[in-house]
Amino acid sequence: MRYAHEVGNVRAAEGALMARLPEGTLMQRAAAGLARVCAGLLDRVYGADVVVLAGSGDNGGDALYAGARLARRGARVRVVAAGSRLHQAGLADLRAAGGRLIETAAAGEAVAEADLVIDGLTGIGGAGALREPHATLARAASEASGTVVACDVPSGVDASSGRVEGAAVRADVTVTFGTLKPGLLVDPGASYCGVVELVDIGLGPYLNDPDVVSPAAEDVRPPLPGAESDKYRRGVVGILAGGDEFTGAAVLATGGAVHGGAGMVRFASVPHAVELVRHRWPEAVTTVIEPGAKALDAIGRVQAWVVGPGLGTGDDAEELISAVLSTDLPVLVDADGLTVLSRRRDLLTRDAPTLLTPHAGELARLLDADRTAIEARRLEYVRRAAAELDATVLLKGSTTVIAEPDRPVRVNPTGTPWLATAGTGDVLSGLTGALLAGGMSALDAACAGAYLHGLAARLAAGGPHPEAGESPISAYDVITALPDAFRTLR
Ligand SMILES: NC(=O)C1=CN([C@@H]2O[C@H](COP(=O)(O)OP(=O)(O)OC[C@H]3O[C@@H](n4cnc5c(N)ncnc54)[C@H](O)[C@@H]3O)[C@@H](O)[C@H]2O)[C@@H](O)CC1
Ligand SMILES: [K+]
Repeated sequence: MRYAHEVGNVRAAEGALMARLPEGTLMQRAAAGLARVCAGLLDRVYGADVVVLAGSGDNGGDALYAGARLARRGARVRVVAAGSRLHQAGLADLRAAGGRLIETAAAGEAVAEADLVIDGLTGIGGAGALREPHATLARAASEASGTVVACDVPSGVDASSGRVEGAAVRADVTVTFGTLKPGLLVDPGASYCGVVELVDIGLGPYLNDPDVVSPAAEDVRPPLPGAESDKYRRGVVGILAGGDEFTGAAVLATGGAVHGGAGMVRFASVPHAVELVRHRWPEAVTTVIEPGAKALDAIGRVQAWVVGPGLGTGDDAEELISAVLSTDLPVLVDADGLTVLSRRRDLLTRDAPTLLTPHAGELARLLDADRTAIEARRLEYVRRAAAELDATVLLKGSTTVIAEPDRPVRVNPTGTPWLATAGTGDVLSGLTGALLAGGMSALDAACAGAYLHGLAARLAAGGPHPEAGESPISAYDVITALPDAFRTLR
C-alpha cells in the first residue's frame, strides 16, 4: 500500500518534526534528495546545463539549494525568479556555488536548451490557477526537450486533490518529500507527474492516518480456493442484466464473472438475453425470469448480486432493482441500475453492503451534480457520494477511485487509456460481483476488481511484446486477459 496525505496533514507533521530539529534541516534533507535524483538523471553532472525555476516560497528554496548542490559538482546552473522575492538563503547558497540569476525575458531560451529543468515554482503552498509569470514558465518547462523534474508537486497541480485549473508543469519525474500527496495519484494531477520518487525526510512518525491509499498487488489478492472448497464456498454470483434491447452488456458482465473466480455464475433475464448468454457462456446457469416482485424466487441461491448492465430504466427494471436491494445480500449496482437509483435513492436504505460503480456521468445523475466538475475533482465527489448515499462507491475513469464513509479513499494504480471503450464497465461489474460473492468486503472487492481489470487491460493492450507498444483493445479482450492478470497478482 502506498500512502498519501493532504496538505494540512503534511504541514502538521512538518511542524511537529521541525520543532525538534535545527532550523533548515528539513529543507536541506529535501534539497539533498532532489539533487541526488537530478544527478542520477544526467549523463554527467559536470558541465550539465541546469535551469531552476524558483517561486518565492519554500518550494523555490528547495530547488535553489538543490541547484547549489549540482553547481558544486560542476553543473552550469541558472535561475529564473518568478515574482519579486526569492528564498534569500537558498539564492545566496546557489550564488556562492557559482550559479547565477537570469532575467525572466531570457527564460524561454534557457529552458529550451537546458539538459535539466527543476520546477520549484509552487509546491504544497500553490493555490488556484498559476498566475503570471508562473503560468508562462510552466508552459515553457512542459515543452522543454531536456528532463523536467518537479520539486514536491508539479506546479499548477493542487497537491491535495489533483485538480489542475490552468497551466501546469508536465514533469518527467516528480521528487516529493516526506509522503505522497493525493494530487500525485489522482488525475488530472497524476498525469503531470511522470515517475514519482519519494524522498524520506523523517516525517513518518509524525503523520496521521493517510487520506488516500494506493494498493499494490499484495493488497488486492483474492483468496485462493482451498482443497475443501466447493462451488458454494467459492461463491455464487447472480447477474441481473440485459433485456430485449441490450444484450451485449449481459454477455460481457457474465464473462467478467465467469473469469472472476466465482464458484458459479447464475444469470437471469428475458428469454433473448438468456439465449445469448447461454450460447456464449455455457458455464453460467441461466434462468428466464418474468417481471414482477417474485422475479428472484426462480433463480436459486446466490451470495452476491450484480444488477444493472443493459437492464433498461423502466418500471420492470425498477421493480427488479428494488427486489434485489431488499435482500440481505451484498449488491453491486451498475449502469442502468444507477440511473434508476438516481430517481429512487430511497432504495439504498439497507443494512447489507451496497457497491455502486458509476462513471462520472452516472455519478452526476446520482448526485445531481455537474459531470465536468466530477472529472476535475474526483476525490471530492467520490467521498461525497459515499457519504450521501451511504454506500461503497467506485468512480470509474482516468483514475478509478473508491470510497467508503470514513475510510481513506483508495486509488487504483492499474489501467490504460485503451480501457475507455464500450463494454469494459460491464466486465468490471461482473468481475467485481464474483469477488463480492467470494466473500471479500465491498471495499476490497472493488479494489481488487479495479486492479485486476486495469491489469488485464494493460496485458491485453501490450500483447505478447509490450515493448513494441500498446494496441487498441475490446471489452472482450479484457475478459480473455483476466486469467493472466490473476496469475500476475500471485
Ligand atoms: N514545510 C516544511 O517543513 C518543508 C517544506 N518544504 C517545501 O516547501 C514547500 C511549501 O512551501 P511554501 O509553504 O512556502 O509554499 P510554496 O512554495 O509551495 O508556495 C507558496 C508560494 O507560491 C505562491 N503561489 C501560490 N499559489 C500561486 C499561484 N496560483 N500562482 C502563482 N504563485 C502562487 C505564493 O504566493 C507563495 O509565494 C513544499 O512543497 C516543499 O517543497 C521542504 O523544504 C520540506 C520541508
Ligand atoms: K513544484
